[in-house]
Amino acid sequence: MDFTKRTEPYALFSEWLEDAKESEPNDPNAVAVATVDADGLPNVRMVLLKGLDERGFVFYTNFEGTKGKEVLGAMKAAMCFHWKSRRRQVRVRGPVEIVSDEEATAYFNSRHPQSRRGAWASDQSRPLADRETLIERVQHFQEKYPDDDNIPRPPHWSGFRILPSEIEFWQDGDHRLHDRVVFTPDGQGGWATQRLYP
Ligand SMILES: Cc1cc2nc3c(=O)[nH]c(=O)nc-3n(C[C@H](O)[C@H](O)[C@H](O)COP(=O)(O)O)c2cc1C
Ligand code: PXP
Repeated sequence: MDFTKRTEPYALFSEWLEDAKESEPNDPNAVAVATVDADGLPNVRMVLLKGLDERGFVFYTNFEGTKGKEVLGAMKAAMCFHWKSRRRQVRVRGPVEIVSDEEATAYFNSRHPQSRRGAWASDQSRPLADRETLIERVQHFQEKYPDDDNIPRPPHWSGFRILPSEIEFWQDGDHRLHDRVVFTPDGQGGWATQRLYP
């Protein structure tokens, strides 16, 4: 079916993500996340989408790093997926909420033990003298939390959920005559859609 005729964005997004899993060499869930700093200067970096339901789009990070502080400062963010193999783009923007402690802990516990220790070891986005310092810090948390099944989630490590005020789907067309459709909440629990010029 022509995606520009769809009336609900999450099923469409899930289908496009499944398509991407078949053709992207790695990280089909990779997505650029844009934030602004206190001066309104934009910032952008990749994360991995780790949660998706009808509330929104979830990623996990250190809340004391640059992106964590910028999201917490504005409580707004935007995302851009680009699946080159499919010639597709999806953009998401909106206010942000912090996932529940239960949700964050459940996701944290699903990560590799060394990634869990790494979350303790990394003062994300802050200056690091040399790689040895990082390795020593990982070793420190290896000794502190030797049991793979008992590594607590750091209090500064959690997830953000973008609650979309807009979700835009883009599919490449011949000679730059692309198809674009943007979904916005209709205020009654459903979605309004609008086709846009490419
Ligand atoms: C494909 C890819 C996925 C990434 N996923 C995450 C992620 O889910 N969470 C995260 O904190 N950093 C992730 N990173 C690292 C970030 O891009 C970034 O370097 C780091 O979070 C620090 O960003 P900040 O200084 O803006 O906070 C990823 C990097 C790449 C290239
Ligand atoms: N945190 C950091 C620092 C990452 O680099 C990544 C992925 O590159 C992630 C979190 C998300 O992936 P995972 O939770 O699978 O490690």
